Amino acid sequence: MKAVLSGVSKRYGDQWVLRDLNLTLEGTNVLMAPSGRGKTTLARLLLGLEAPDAGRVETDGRIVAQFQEDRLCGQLTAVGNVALCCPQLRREQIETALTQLGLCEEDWSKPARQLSGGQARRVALARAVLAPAEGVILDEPFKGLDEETRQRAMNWVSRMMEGRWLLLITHDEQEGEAFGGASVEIL
Ligand SMILES: Nc1ncnc2c1ncn2[C@@H]1O[C@H](COP(=O)(O)OP(=O)(O)OP(=O)(O)O)[C@@H](O)[C@H]1O
Repeated sequence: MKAVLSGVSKRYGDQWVLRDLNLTLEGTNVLMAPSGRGKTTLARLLLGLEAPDAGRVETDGRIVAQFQEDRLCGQLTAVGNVALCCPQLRREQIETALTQLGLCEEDWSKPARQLSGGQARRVALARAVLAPAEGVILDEPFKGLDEETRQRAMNWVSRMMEGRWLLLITHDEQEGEAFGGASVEIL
């Protein structure tokens, strides 16, 4: 499974954000670029939320994304939020995943609006990674987590990605190095 961009250009009004981008996403891919360079635009093109002004975006299978805002349903529990996007999973499987991400029963039982920022981030991460999809886009998924929790979450994501492609967007060089894989250039 892969995603291929061929000669993709995208502009907003007079501003060209991406120009003649050729890219194949397979396995692990890390995108590190300064703010405003078009990382979110690339993610939106892959998801089909934007159309390119030139070139082609071809994707096999389903793609899910975790954006920087967590976008959880505040009235649902952590488990309920994940279950909504992962109907193939039993409740115990979701609880196991949340435990592996360092959340406990007290956290996964309360409405998501009562979770801390770091807890909500991990629920959104679980939701994206566990959803049935062949490609996963994660935009700064580990931001704001303490070091131990971040390592735990990074290891979990690496394990869960087997057989699928990942586009990890990060500003953190350590994270980029830890994931390895292909380095994506969008300049
Ligand atoms: N809907 C839009 N209309 C007009 N301009 C837009 C729109 N979306 C993005 N842009 C512009 O396109 C450029 C790239 O934006 P994008 O959000 O893709 O950058 P980014 O690399 O994800 O930034 P950040 O790291 O800050 O999230 C920016 O200059 C932004 O202002």
